[in-house]
Amino acid sequence: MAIEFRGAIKERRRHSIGPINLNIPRGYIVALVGSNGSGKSTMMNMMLQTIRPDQGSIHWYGETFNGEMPLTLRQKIGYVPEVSIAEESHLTADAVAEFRSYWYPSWDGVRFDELMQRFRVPRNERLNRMSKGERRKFEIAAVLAARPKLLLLDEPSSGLDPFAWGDLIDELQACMENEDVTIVLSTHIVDEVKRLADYIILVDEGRVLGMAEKDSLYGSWKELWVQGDLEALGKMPGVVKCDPDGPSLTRITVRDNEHWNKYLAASGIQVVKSRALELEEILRLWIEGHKPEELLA
Ligand SMILES: Nc1ncnc2c1ncn2[C@@H]1O[C@H](COP(=O)(O)OP(=O)(O)OP(=O)(O)O)[C@@H](O)[C@H]1O
Repeated sequence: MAIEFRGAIKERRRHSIGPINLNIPRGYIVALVGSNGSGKSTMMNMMLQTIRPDQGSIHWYGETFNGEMPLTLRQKIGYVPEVSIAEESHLTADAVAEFRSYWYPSWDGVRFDELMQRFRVPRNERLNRMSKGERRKFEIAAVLAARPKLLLLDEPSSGLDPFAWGDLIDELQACMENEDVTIVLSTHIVDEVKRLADYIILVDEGRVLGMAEKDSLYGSWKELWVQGDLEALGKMPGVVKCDPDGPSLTRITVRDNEHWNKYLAASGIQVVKSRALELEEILRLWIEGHKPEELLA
């Protein structure tokens, strides 16, 4: 495992975050998804040890630390915060890169140059004079140039134009090709989850609802438009929504397993059309309490 949360709780004024029990596997991309204020950044900061849990513990590659994590481990962690660090704002991109090249032994100057060029970021501009998107692109180039083993990205695409967003996706996918890299990213962008994530962790109001393999979620729910005996429909197993849709049709949302097919056939209910639910609809159902069948945590 890259990171394990064991009963971690952080008290906050409005609600506590946790208890969190999670095993984040090494070598995968894990997306933290949830509504505003649900606790994603807090979890990210716990992974970076800039926030300590009030209860429970966090383990990095099997080890936990009462004090500061060792420098050698910290140097393997790359972090792009949701809000850029103010202390670096008056420096140019090149000056920050030079500082980071001392701090990170694995700093790769050639990669930094390539990424700055690809993202078209002005190198001699002070960070506080860059546009929001330029600064974000610089942060991403700098974090990737340090060649981290654990990459924590808090809403990395915030402010990026669609072309830079595409470049970011390509770069993150390239990171995973031949290296022992784990990426945890928090995001509100469903397309980002679709394109990148191997696993999804869903958080709601400080509670971790679980972790699921992304591919196992696809096709887990269906929407069906049916005609026939409404009474039988009410007794059908696995139905979570059932609404009239026009004079003769009923629209139902049902877990996509072998049961609904058999039940409908036996009850003489006719399926007029059907579709698989989209990822965002599946996540919404999960938040409403309809968990995926294959939960990992
Ligand atoms: N420094 C802080 N001190 C006290 N409470 C905080 C602090 N930072 C965040 N919180 C509270 O903790 C909760 C979780 O916030 P957090 O920033 O982790 O959410 P988030 O899921 O990242 O939200 P968003 O999607 O809006 O970025 C919120 O209720 C927030 O008000």
